[in-house]
Amino acid sequence: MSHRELIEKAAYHRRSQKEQEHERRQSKGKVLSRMTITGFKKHCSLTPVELLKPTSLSRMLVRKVHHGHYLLCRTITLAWRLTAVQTIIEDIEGAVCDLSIYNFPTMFDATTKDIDNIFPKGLILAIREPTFKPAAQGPDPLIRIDSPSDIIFVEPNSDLLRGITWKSPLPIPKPLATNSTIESYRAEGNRYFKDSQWLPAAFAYSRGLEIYPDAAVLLLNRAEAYLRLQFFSAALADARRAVAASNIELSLRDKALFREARAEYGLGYFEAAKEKFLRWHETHPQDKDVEGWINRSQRRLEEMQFARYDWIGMFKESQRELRLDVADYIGPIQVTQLDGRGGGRGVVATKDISVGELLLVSKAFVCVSESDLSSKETRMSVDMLSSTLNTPTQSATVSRIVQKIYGNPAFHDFVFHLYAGPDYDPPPCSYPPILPEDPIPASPLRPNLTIDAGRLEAICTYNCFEPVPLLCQDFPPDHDVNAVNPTALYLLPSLLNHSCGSNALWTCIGDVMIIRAIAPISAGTEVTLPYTSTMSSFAERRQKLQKHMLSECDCWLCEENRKDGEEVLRLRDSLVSQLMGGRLRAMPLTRLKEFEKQLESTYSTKSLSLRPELSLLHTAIAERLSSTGTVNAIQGALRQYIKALACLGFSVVSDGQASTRMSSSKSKTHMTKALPIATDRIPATAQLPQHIITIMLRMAQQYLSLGDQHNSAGWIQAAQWVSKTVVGGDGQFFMIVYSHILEHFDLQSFARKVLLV
Ligand SMILES: C[S@@+](CC[C@H](N)C(=O)[O-])C[C@H]1O[C@@H](n2cnc3c(N)ncnc32)[C@H](O)[C@@H]1O
Repeated sequence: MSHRELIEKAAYHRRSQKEQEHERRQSKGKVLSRMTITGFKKHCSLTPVELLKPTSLSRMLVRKVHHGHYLLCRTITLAWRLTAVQTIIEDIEGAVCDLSIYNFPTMFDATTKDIDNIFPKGLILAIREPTFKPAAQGPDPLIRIDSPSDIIFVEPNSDLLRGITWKSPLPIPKPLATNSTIESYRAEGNRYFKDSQWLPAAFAYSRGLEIYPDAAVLLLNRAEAYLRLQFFSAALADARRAVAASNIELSLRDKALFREARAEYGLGYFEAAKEKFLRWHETHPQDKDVEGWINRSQRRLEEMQFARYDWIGMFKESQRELRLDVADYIGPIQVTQLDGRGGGRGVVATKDISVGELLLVSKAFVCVSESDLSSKETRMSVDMLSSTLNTPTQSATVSRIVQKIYGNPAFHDFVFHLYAGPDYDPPPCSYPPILPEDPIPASPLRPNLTIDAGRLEAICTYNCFEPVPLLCQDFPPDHDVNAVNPTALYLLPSLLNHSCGSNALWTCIGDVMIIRAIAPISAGTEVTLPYTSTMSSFAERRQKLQKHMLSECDCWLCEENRKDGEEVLRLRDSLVSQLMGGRLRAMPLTRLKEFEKQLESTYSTKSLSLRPELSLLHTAIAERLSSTGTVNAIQGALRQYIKALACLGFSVVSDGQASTRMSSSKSKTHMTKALPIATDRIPATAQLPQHIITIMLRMAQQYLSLGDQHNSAGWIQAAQWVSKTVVGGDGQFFMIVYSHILEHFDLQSFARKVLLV
């Protein structure tokens, strides 16, 4: 395309984006769908620009990474956004081409105004080791940048411009001229800041700092902009540099102290943060705000050191806000080298652990939910590594992680030392890495870190979770078939290997993952989690585990399933598919019972194994019988519920019997306080405890309708035990989390008597 055609194309895209923004403001316009491809290797430069040689478009070959070179160019049009930020650049010889910038911080759903504040027309860039590649559409090649660390924003006083003459005359440089004062940079930054444009504000302060590196006022203002962006390690570096500046005014020193403390809090250095908040409080006793910070720091320290979590408070907060303010807790576990596991590491118990013991509480490094994304734009991506279609939340995760690392270089290794699959060098054998003692300063003009977007995509493929948070939702749940689960990257939880019949389970309150033991684990034994839902069939599990090369999973459950034989497994799957899609509810009872017999006959081992497919059928039959309302039918329903629980791996030890019950396991006999289930372990099917708790509470309701308070109480206690063992919290927590189910079964006042009085 000619120079003119490219400019016309840019103008067309700009107009389209503006029109879409206008329609959105008026709540009109269609939903835009965008599709990208992820999971292929991408170059990112490791070499500082000073060590690279200049090149130009005429010397660049297509389908090539230009190692050892950088391209000096300037934007000659206003930019627009598709999946990436798009613009047109011209090099010093006057040659033009498209530029696509992926994963640039804050640009994921940026408006034209946001884009113009970062990528205005006339901006000079140096692109480190550019990739020149054919465009997906159209004949002309483009330059594609995947890692924002490959872009250097070139200032008018930069050494890179020395001796350079541009073929076309340069416009008046948009960044202020070199003779600008500290005050003029401060004023420009503050203008953006007042408009909540935190990154453009940080750019403006950074431009001033290029000329006046010790200007405390610019450092402190940039620290505040960074805090708003949650760039905590960059904020900490600036606040500390400001304090170190000679002749800093007392009022600025004060500000620096407070900003340093907030940055330390954001980084999880709660002890240091609390100490600084206390110091600030001494000189500002009237400041109520700081009292809140001191209390919060203290609470985080108690969570971190003693696992003292306010489960109820966390749950209530999670109903309003997905991302919770909570500290991580590491229980009796440690990462160790484990051969034969991709990545070569795993997690083992450091002492004998009992059922329900808290092993780990971990806040998501990044968590993206559907509500974080624009309802007017759907982004999906095809992941070449797993050959699956990524959901919109999965597709958004990489950009969010890039943004967080960009502003928190201290976290780089915590993410990049996770397993990236067989196509990348193995990660180090230990984890977590050591946090650098001093915060790493960051300037958006010249990022001093490397973010390998290709490796990061692979890390997400092999490590991301879909944390479905505990929800106090309507009952029966009003399933939205189009609802998309959140996607999140957790750090330490990513080190746990898989087993379908795991000895630990994870659940989430908001974006906080809680991992508890569901079986006794002896010291030195590996702790595992199920990577797939244990409610899924063998075939579904096998398919989901393919990307981990675990389709031949050697856990006891898969071994057991395999014993049934391929033919029987196929028959089972075909029976199950006949029951799905709401057909269970519509089927007459006699037909359901026929299916029950057929499905039962597909399991060769009837005693120990999990039979989740059959549990659904038993539950459906039980529901049908309960609705009849006769005593016989209710008793029949209760027998079916017990069968359903057995299929889910519970051993029902003494339903309808005396008050002190015995539960026997192979290893020992366990005395429980009137619980009708064995409590020596909990099956991995309790991953989504709501399903099991619903069955138990339904049984409690049925017993109550028969006037059997004793057994009703037993099942309420059993449900609460499942909740406590898998998630945590006491009777009160249970009453709050499951209030809708209790209300639906009219069990609230009885449950209160059983659990709280
Ligand atoms: C989230 S990582 C788990 C931690 C990883 N082992 C490490 O060293 O960082 C997931 C990868 O671990 C390996 N893995 C997990 N469970 C495994 C198992 N049961 N057997 C063999 N490899 C396993 C697979 O390569 C999988 O893709």
